[in-house]
Amino acid sequence: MERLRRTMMFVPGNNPGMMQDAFIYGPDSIMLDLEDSVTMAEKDSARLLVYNALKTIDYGNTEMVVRINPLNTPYGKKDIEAVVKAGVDVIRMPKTETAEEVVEVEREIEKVEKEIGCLGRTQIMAAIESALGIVNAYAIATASKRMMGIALGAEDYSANLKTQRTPGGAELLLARETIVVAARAAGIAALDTVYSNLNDMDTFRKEVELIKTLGFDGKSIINPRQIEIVNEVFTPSEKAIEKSKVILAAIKEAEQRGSGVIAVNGKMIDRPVVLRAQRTIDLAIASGVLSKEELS
Ligand SMILES: CC(=O)SCCNC(=O)CCNC(=O)[C@H](O)C(C)(C)COP(=O)(O)OP(=O)(O)OC[C@H]1O[C@@H](n2cnc3c(N)ncnc32)[C@H](O)[C@@H]1OP(=O)(O)O
Ligand SMILES: O=C([O-])CC(=O)C(=O)O
Ligand SMILES: [Mg+2]
Repeated sequence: MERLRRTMMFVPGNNPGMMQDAFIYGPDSIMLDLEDSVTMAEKDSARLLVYNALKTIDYGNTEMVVRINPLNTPYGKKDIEAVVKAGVDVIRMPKTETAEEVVEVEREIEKVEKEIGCLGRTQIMAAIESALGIVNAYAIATASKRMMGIALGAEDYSANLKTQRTPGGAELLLARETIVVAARAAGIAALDTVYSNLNDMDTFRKEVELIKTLGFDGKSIINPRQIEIVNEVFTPSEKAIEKSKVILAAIKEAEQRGSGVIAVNGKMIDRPVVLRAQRTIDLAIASGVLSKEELS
């Protein structure tokens, strides 16, 4: 079953206290950051802190991601070497604009993996944060077999677009839809960007509802207080689960009778409806609100 990625929580790589406690809040993925939350002066010490955190803190089954600095900075290569050696699950590339950048990162990862004997272990995800990146989204999404997802970085993206973020997010619509379509075409995950106003949880919830409707798997977040809202929006309701169960049971019975199309309560049930029902059930099981036993 697909891994749940409703919440991918940024944790500044220069903050040992937050790195120690991040796991307690229960995000689906933890993203230790070496890029924009760390000043130039702290890049080397943060890299060492992140290395030690990955090596020594028990993060259980939480997916561990590190956002590295780009390879065209003095830090990128060193970041890759340190985090691959520490056994990170996923390297998140910031400000990705071309497929070639992904290939370069893959090459660096491979060098380190060969050296320590774990070829193929590290996955890559790319954050797209510019107009050029959006234009190249599908090429980026398919640039490496290690690619597990693409994400929007809307703070940098809206600056690059010469606009600013608004509560309704009209300025991000094309980028969001492009990312979801590219990710789905490539068969990988789509993650939405951060929302940074922690005093406006209502707008945050509306944004989460919007990105769920657009098809995203989840959202990058900056604070543990955002987790519950994302989980509430992404976890299927009891009503949706019951409806999906009825649909799956009805289609199973119809198939046994040799028919592919049936009606439940007067509504046609065909393959897309069944696929959506199955996705609801998978999400419910992954979210822990439904057990496999309850299905049989
Ligand atoms: C555009 C970009 O690139 S965004 C990505 C880079 N930015 C980041 O990584 C920022 C991550 N977030 C943060 O640093 C913080 O959430 C801030 C600075 C925004 C707000 O911090 P606070 O004012 O302390 O938030 P708040 O009062 O809600 O914190 C509650 C608790 O959660 C902890 N916490 C807050 N954010 C995080 C986090 N991202 N990870 C882990 N723990 C966190 C706090 O340390 C605090 O713990 P305590 O109760 O033990 O003291
Ligand atoms: O990737 C993110 O959501 C955060 C980020 O860097 C941006 O918005 O520029
Ligand atoms: Mg950014």
